Amino acid sequence: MKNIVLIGFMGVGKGSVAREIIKLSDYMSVDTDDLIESMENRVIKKIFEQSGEAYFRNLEKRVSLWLGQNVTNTLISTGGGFYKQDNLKEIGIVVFLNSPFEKILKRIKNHPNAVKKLKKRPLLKDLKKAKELYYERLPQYTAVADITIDVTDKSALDCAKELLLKVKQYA
Ligand SMILES: Nc1ncnc2c1ncn2[C@@H]1O[C@H](COP(=O)(O)OP(=O)(O)O)[C@@H](O)[C@H]1O
Ligand SMILES: O=C(O)C1=C[C@@H](OP(=O)(O)O)[C@@H](O)[C@H](O)C1
Repeated sequence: MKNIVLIGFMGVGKGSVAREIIKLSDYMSVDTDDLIESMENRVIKKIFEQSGEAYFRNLEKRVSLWLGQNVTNTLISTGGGFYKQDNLKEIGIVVFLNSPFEKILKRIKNHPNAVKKLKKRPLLKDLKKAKELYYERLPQYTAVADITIDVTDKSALDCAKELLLKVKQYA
């Protein structure tokens, strides 16, 4: 099985869809943010605060090279900026999860742990800037993706089912 690389804006549901996919398939899953946090023994928010965004992006680069060289049969969920890695397409089939900015925000805000969910994402601190970032990235996500899935008003389980059907043609 080729790897699947899930990309998309912060909070669109990459982690949630990944958790449904592993229930429905033989894929194992890893998350690039989780790998970075364990490499550093610090959460993303602290890495941004203490070492800056450029340092974080460098860690993403190391992770992308490692994934490309060592990982197979795996579903890889990524941080919202990971799609910029040069070797993305070499890692696996790239699947873009998309939804309008307002819908993504609404989902995060509806969560019982909303304050915590917003706080752990440094680039969501300023919502005006986050919106600009969304519109800057949208065409780039689309351009790099092999498959796009609109996740608006769908459960993570339904998104996972749709994804597995669509990746079949790339297997
Ligand atoms: N399909 C969905 N329907 C409703 N809420 C969802 C869905 N997918 C994710 N969420 C909620 O949206 C928030 C962000 O999801 P998450 O999987 O952490 O996103 P990402 O990994 O892309 O940052 C969480 O609060 C999660 O419970
Ligand atoms: O969009 C981004 O540049 C980022 C998204 C975050 O991941 P999620 O998409 O899982 O929130 C995390 O990697 C970091 O805060 C930077």
